[in-house]
Amino acid sequence: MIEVKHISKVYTTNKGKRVQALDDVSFSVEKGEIFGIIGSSGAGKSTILRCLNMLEKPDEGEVWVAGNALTNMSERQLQNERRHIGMIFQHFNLLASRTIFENVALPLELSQTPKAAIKNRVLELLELVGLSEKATDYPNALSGGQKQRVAIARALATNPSLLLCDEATSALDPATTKSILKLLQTINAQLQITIVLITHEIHVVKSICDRVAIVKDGKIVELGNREQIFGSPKDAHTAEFVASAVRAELPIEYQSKLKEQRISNTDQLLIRVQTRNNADYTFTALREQFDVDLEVIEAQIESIGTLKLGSFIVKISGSRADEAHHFASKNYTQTELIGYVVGSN
Ligand SMILES: Nc1ncnc2c1ncn2[C@@H]1O[C@H](COP(=O)(O)OP(=O)(O)OP(=O)(O)O)[C@@H](O)[C@H]1O
Repeated sequence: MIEVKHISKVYTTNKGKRVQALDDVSFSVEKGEIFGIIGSSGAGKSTILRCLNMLEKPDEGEVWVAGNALTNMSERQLQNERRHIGMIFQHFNLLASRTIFENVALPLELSQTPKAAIKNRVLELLELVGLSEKATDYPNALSGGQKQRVAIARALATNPSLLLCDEATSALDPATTKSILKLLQTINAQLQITIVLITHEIHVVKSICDRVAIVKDGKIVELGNREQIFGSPKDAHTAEFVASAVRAELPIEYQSKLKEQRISNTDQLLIRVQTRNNADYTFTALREQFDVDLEVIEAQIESIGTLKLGSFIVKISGSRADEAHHFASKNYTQTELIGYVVGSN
């Protein structure tokens, strides 16, 4: 469906400074996939996404969508091509002076669709996104999640085969984010629309993406299916994102008691341990090998496809607690010292 071949892009700022936004980026997206591009702020995500519909033209390289080389097209050809590529944005970009119906109808009006056909299509789309009741309302009467639903309906109006999502849930609360992601999944499954989304939120990728590219400093540092990325991240930057997806937080009652250094031999050690698939083995081994008492005081477990990721905060007491920690940090997926608390004896 999409082939991006060796694209690079340099911007020049107002002050004449060169910024290499993309540096030899290549990837492909299969038809029907939900493909996620994740990276920190300034990594180059938006530039990649905007190159997929030529809102931004790469300086070098090629972009192919559905068998067409967009990089070789004239502006007129591109305008035509963009009708098959829908796009939604973080801040929805609805027209405040148009009703919900009129917002969704806009792309159809622009493509000279007859009035009766516009009406049928808009009503169908509003039903798909669950907003039939709101047709005559104006955008300012809608919540953020409802506005994004309108934007999705508008993006689908011309029956695109590809939907580009630019931080589509970044302005929404967690529950609304969930419902919008669910809607994108439904659209992908029911209408067989390929989806490419960019995000800085690992939770978005975790929930719906089939494959993921991790971008840093204008380069793809890792690309793989969701299980590979979460189960065995190869790049340190990817591992950081993955760790942030599943993270047990220190319970509040421990926060005020926490010390950075061990003061007494009886102090107990608090560590955070990330695990994949078999948490029990991890802790049994520690107990047996170092004869320590070990208590899990907080846990978070997430399923990602067939993979189970865990994050545990573990309290270790006993004379060999530091040795147990040392062993864990050498042998386990990821271990982090949180600090010490006063022990009971
Ligand atoms: N029009 C522009 N002029 C100059 N520099 C730009 C321009 N657009 C983007 N950049 C720079 O290019 C780099 C990549 O920007 P881009 O917006 O693609 O990153 P991003 O990963 O989408 O970041 P964010 O999540 O903050 O939007 C950044 O250093 C940015 O400052």
